Amino acid sequence: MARMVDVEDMSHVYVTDKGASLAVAGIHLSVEPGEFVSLVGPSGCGKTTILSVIAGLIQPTSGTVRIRGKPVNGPSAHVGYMLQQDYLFPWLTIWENAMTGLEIKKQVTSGSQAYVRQLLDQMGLAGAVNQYPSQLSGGMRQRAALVRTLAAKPDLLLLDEPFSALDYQTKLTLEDLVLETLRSEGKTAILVTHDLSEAIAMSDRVIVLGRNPGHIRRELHVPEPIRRALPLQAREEPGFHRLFRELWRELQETEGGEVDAEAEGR
Ligand SMILES: Nc1ncnc2c1ncn2[C@@H]1O[C@H](COP(=O)(O)OP(=O)(O)OP(=O)(O)O)[C@@H](O)[C@H]1O
Repeated sequence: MARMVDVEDMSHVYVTDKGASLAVAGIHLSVEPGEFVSLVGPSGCGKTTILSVIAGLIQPTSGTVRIRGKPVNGPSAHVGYMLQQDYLFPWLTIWENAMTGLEIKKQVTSGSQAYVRQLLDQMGLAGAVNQYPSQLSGGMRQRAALVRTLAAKPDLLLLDEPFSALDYQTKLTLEDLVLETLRSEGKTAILVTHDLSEAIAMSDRVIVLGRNPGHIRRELHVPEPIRRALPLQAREEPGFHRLFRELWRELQETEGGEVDAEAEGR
């Protein structure tokens, strides 16, 4: 079976009126179907740039990017993108928001409606379908945004700090819920996060980036008991804190390693 994501020797240069700047260089990244991979690193090391290139939102300056063996030429229905902000339409109900992608693609069928209903149920939103985003908490809105992303049945999910605007308790609850859903659906995911504890608890593999220009410094495989558990439980597993410290040290060594300081020692 083809790899889900194959990035080979990719670099990206941003050109602005102030000149050209090399954001990332020499990026090699492969992700297998069903794998959950996190990208961590100091601010400006190119995490969002890498996700945007994989999503087909920006073209790499050099190198190749393939999804399921096919070169990426632009945004694809096989790839879902979820951001820190939920971007729900305030004038639509949660149900209407969840259905927008399918409406635009004219894929509203009784089957797709049933699938969205099942996802809303799984995300604990069955009672909120007729409510508007402003009537919901931040965590509920992020869950609704995830349902909308999953409704299109993407094979690959790109998650750019989707939990960072939430309070700590909501974030922990949502991590479990999201990972459980993605696992049951057999999805592949790449998560960008500043929270090392979240990266370890959610992932099969954590990729540490450095900057100037953005490059991959190291890759850590999360061992079996931690990897199998859901995030809340994973934090209790032996070996979790050792891995945390290893990642922390790695990031401290990167120039200006700014990581979520409150995450230290969790
Ligand atoms: N649209 C753009 N135009 C010019 N430069 C950009 C643009 N987007 C990002 N950059 C630059 O590219 C580099 C990588 O940025 P990117 O946003 O990918 O990093 P990041 O690791 O996601 O950062 P953060 O953790 O702060 O979100 C940075 O130096 C940034 O200033």
